[in-house]
Amino acid sequence: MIDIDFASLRLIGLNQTIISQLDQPPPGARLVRITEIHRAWLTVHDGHCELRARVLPALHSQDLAVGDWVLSTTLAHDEHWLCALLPPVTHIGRRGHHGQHHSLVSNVDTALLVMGLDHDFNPRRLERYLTIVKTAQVDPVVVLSKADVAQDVAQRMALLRQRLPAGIPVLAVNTLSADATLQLAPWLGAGQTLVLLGSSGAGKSSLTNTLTQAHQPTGGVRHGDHRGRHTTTSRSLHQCASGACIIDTPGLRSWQADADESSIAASFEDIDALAAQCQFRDCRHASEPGCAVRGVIDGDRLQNYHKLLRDARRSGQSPLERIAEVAKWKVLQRAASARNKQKMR
Ligand SMILES: Nc1nc2c(ncn2[C@@H]2O[C@H](COP(=O)(O)OP(=O)(O)OP(=O)(O)O)[C@@H](O)[C@H]2O)c(=O)[nH]1
Ligand SMILES: [Zn+2]
Repeated sequence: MIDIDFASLRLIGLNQTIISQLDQPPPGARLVRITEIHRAWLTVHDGHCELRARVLPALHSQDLAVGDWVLSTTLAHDEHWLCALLPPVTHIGRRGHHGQHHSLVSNVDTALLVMGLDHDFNPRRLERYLTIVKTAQVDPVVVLSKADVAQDVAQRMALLRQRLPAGIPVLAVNTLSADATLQLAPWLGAGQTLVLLGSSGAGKSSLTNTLTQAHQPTGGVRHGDHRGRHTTTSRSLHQCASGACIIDTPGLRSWQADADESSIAASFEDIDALAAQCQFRDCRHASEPGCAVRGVIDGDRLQNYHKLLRDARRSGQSPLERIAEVAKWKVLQRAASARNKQKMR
């Protein structure tokens, strides 16, 4: 067995579920958490400080993410090498332009979806984030930032509450004020891991600073006698005074949910539940008679749902299938515009 300093590791998110995944660790190995990933090396946290580590060939094929728990061994010259990955309990990923999978973060309990109440406000984008997060079985909390300076806070809150399924918490905060910590207290318990997701400028770093303010970071303390130890000012895993830890992520520019059609349907649980009552089993909720969804669900939400389904279908296709689908749409569009022209005459 290996020694586990549970009290220290708990402050970076260790819990019993993770420990139960530990299967015959090699003697001398240490349990650490990935806090940063770079091309040639990673930063891991051992509960006391951050260390620079590299990956042994046995782990090269693994798709590592910030938040993953790994085992590290120390070889000659006090070098830290990662030798095993504990299966993540939750894992958030996304798809790039060409359908390829990118890992975002592992082992998080709550995702704070940060969106500004200014020009950043975009319910469709928020629904895309919700799909990503719910597909990963992570609980979302919608955090609307800049409540102190925005004009129509109450209307926008009401709009989201009416549009999103009940049960998704929606908070309006000033990320620069200590009140934000009180508002988020229910999700900041000891041992919890939160991830911040949202576009650039939404207020993720400001919120991180507010939530971690009172805490003197233990990470990054350089132990003079240990070569290979690494301190950095741009850590992506931060500890809160309450005992929770937060993973900050850079704003994502273009991405798709790493979800297939069925998980998108499941993540729009309000539509999914109503659709069971539609007259036709394959109802598209467009103009079919006996539709239980149309008119009940916000029209823009319904359109966004169909768009996400189309995107998922497309990224699951081979390049040839994609070309065929585009060609089919072009034929249909041409036919539709010919019909319109005919009507105009
Ligand atoms: N008044 C006010 N300003 C805010 C609030 N949240 C963020 N800001 C300001 O908005 C700007 C961007 O905030 P950041 O915290 O850097 O945004 P970010 O999401 O971390 O951006 P990236 O690091 O680029 O992903 C800064 O000037 C903040 O001071 C808020 O709630 N109220
Ligand atoms: Zn329907």
